[in-house]
Amino acid sequence: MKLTEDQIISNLPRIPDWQRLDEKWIQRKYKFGGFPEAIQFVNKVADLAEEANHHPFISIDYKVVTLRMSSWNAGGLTELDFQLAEQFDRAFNQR
Ligand SMILES: C[C@H](O)[C@H](O)[C@H]1CNC2=NC(N)=NC(=O)C2=N1
Repeated sequence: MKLTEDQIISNLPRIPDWQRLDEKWIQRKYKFGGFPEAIQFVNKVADLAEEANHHPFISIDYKVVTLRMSSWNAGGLTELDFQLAEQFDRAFNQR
């Protein structure tokens, strides 16, 4: 279910390194020491996304991986977007 604006604002502190792009999108850039590390992270993201059946837009620019989340089914941000963002951050921190 799509979150209200108030719900979005109160959930943003869960993912302090993510940026609110607009009404429907949150984004984070992850920087790595090299391309192989970036790809390893993308593979982990892919596993988590597939497990949850919730998939980020992924862009890979050499050592920088950008993830963008939204729930197009719901037409905006949902709890699942925040849950996945937290899981991606955890995977990044546990490398
Ligand atoms: C049919 C399938 O369940 C949907 O397309 C899922 C797949 N992954 C998804 N991922 C994201 N981020 N948002 C969605 O709305 C979404 N919908």
